[in-house]
This record gives sequence, C-alpha cells and structure tokens, in this order.
Amino acid sequence: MTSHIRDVPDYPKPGVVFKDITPLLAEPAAFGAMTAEFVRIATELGATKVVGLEARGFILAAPVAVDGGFGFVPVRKAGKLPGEVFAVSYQLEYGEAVLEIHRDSFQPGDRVLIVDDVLATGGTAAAALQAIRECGAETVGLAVLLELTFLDGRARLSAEAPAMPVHALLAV
Ligand SMILES: O=P(O)(O)OC[C@H]1O[C@H](OP(=O)(O)OP(=O)(O)O)[C@H](O)[C@@H]1O
Ligand SMILES: Nc1ncnc2[nH]cnc12
Repeated sequence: MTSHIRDVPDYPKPGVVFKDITPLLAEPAAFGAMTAEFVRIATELGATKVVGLEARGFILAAPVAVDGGFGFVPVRKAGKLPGEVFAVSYQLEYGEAVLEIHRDSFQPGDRVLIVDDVLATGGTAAAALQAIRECGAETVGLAVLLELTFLDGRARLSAEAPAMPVHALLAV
C-alpha cells in the first residue's frame, strides 16, 4: 500500500509534506485490502459504529461500515450537519477547524471505531474523541491508514484516552 501514497512537498503550506492517498483510492486491490484490514480491526474491537472524519475519513470509513455491518456516523466540519450538534474546535498539522457531530448519533451500548486516513499531530482525532464522548458513547479504538510518527499524535491521544488502541496500517 505504501507505494500508492504520494508525497507532495510544501502542500498546503511550505514545510509540510502532504501524503496524498488518491493513487491508492484509484487502485481497487489496494483500496480493498485496506478496507478488509479496517474491518478486521473493527470486528476484533467489537465495534458497533464506525465514525468517519470529513473528508478523507469518509472515503475510508464508509466501505468499512458496509462490508463489516457497522453503522456509519459522520463527523463533519462546522455548519454541515442539519440536526442538533456537539462542536469541538481543534488544531491540526497545517491549520485549525471545528468538528461537529449529531447529538443523537449513538444508542446506549454503542462501541465506536474512528477511521481516518492520516494521524499527524492527533489534533483531529482528539477532537473527534471529545465529540463522541459528549454524545455519551464509548470509543474503542482509532484506525488510520498512515501514521506520521515524528508528529507524535499517539502522545496527544494518550493524554486524551490513555487506554485506547491506536492502529496504523502504515507508519513513516
Ligand atoms: O493529526 P492531525 O494533525 O489532526 O491531522 C490529521 C488530519 O488532517 C487531515 O484532515 P484535513 O482537515 O486536512 O481534511 P480533509 O480530509 O478534508 O482533507 C487528515 O485527513 C486527518 O483528518
Ligand atoms: N502531512 C499530511 N499529509 C496528509 N494529510 C495530513 N493531515 C495532517 N497532516 C497531513
């Protein structure tokens, strides 16, 4: 799968090396292998719902939900969800934003796996964790395609949720 991720230097800001997953998405065998691995992780963790983080996380999480038989819940950037929301502001590697989730996204007993493409500083995933927690649901894990270890997102997440498993299919 590594060979299907393209480095784009100085995007979206000077000094950032952007990890572009579009070549992987264009390759059905690689996309399918990644999805199968996420389904295996979700099943092992006993997940009932898969949360996808807008926008690239949607692309990865939706087939996991369908193939694995889990409910899909979107976490969106501010102002896009029509119902009552919880909102969390956060910083990421190259900017800042606000995430929102519908307040009624979960039922009692739901076990949530967050799926995203990249774990960088961990700011986005930590914000998603907070939003899911505000809904009263339990997050049983985070699964990402690629972890940028030098940005130490795991430390950011362990401050937020010390025991939560973090699965990265690839790491650089
Ligand atoms: O660990 P962090 O430093 O928080 O960075 C990781 C996040 O950054 C990217 O999202 P982005 O907001 O660029 O959204 P996109 O999926 O809409 O491109 C990526 O998809 C992760 O969600
Ligand atoms: N370097 C990077 N490449 C792709 N997505 C990212 N999200 C945060 N940092 C990123």
